[in-house]
Amino acid sequence: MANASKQPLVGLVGWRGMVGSVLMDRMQAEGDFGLIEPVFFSTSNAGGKAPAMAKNETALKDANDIEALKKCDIVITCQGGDYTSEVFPKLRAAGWNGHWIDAASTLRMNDDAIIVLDPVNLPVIQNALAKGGKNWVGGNCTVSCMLMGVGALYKAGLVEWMTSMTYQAASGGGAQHMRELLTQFGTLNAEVRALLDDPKSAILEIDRKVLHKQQNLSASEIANFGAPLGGSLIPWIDKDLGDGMSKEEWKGGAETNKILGQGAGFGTAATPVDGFCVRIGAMRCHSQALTFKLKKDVPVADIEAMIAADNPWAKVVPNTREATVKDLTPVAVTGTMDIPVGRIRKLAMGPEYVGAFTIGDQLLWGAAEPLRRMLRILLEA
Ligand SMILES: NC(=O)C1=CN([C@@H]2O[C@H](COP(=O)(O)OP(=O)(O)OC[C@H]3O[C@@H](n4cnc5c(N)ncnc54)[C@H](OP(=O)(O)O)[C@@H]3O)[C@@H](O)[C@H]2O)C=CC1
Ligand SMILES: N[C@@H](CC(=O)OP(=O)(O)O)C(=O)O
Repeated sequence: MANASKQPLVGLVGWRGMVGSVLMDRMQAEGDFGLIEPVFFSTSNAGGKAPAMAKNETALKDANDIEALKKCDIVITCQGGDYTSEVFPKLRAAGWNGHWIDAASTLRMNDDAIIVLDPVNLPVIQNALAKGGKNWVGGNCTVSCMLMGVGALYKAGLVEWMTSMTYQAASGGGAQHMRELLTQFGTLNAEVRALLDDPKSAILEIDRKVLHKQQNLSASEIANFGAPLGGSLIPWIDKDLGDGMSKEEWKGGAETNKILGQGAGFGTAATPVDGFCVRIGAMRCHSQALTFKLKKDVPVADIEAMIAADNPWAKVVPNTREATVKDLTPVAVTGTMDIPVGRIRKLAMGPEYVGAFTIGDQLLWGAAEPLRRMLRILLEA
């Protein structure tokens, strides 16, 4: 960055939330704090003690103080969409010309915002930087994890269309959703514990009691998801767009195309991407079953080689039962930067139809990592 003598002032908002905490961990692990002068902001505790990574500014600043934010060369926020809607326009209106890096979806589809996922769209980012771009937004977690896994096929221009069927973790809704899921599991277990302890008890009796409990959970036990999730699933994520599509499903097409720099949505340059988004009882990994219609018949070995060579994090899992059960589960992937892609095989519909299954930690590649990598791109520009 231009500021040669001093380290760039980087404002951090939302750093103690779930996404923000993962971002802080990754920034520490990668030595990012050695390259910046961090300023920690809070919406609830201005004047409180900043975390240990603080250098000169050891007290928390008010995250709604436009004058304090204006001093920053870069602001990174994981505070959420309401904060962005409230503060970002005021900051720009006050003449701030710094870089805004955001985890929230609010600005994503704006013409002057780039969805950042540099292992997939570095040329799009660099092009925007050269034109004076200042607004950088992390993509939807499902889309980012999918493109980290199978972006190679898009880059090669092979995809005629893709459909994704997702299995999305509780963490996508936030910390309270994770707690609610675990509370439901506990409630269900408690309901039948005595029967479980008795090896002679009838399984259909256990099943009946569990179902009765699921159907009669209290309002507070389903306050976040709006329906039982433990031992069940919910095939709707995010808003109802009123045309039969959920907003999460809309993001699949719109954001995939915008990230790839081929128009946002369903225009002529766009690749059709559509499917169903489903909440399941995983903790923080989003999984997806993908079906591709390729533009030509490409051997499975070539597809595997392209995916494996695309970026250091995409890992091909051999399409065997043993490898799949070991390496292609949310439990195996959580907390790692790996994006395994497995179950790659030709489908019965014809040689251009390919199936794959991929998983990613939605708090790492799905949220925090693209933001910190964008910070590094700016620091190195
Ligand atoms: N959850 C997800 O999977 C994804 C979320 N995002 C985006 O990131 C935003 C933040 O999400 P998320 O991190 O889940 O939100 P959190 O609710 O975990 O954190 C948001 C803010 O809440 C405040 N807060 C209040 N009580 C607590 C507490 N007990 N512990 C920690 N923070 C608390 C903090 O602000 P303060 O310190 O100022 O009080 C914090 O920065 C979302 O709104 C969304 O826009 C993007 C991709 C994925
Ligand atoms: N909607 C995602 C999480 C998320 O925050 O998405 P977005 O960043 O697009 O709002 C989920 O519930 O799994």
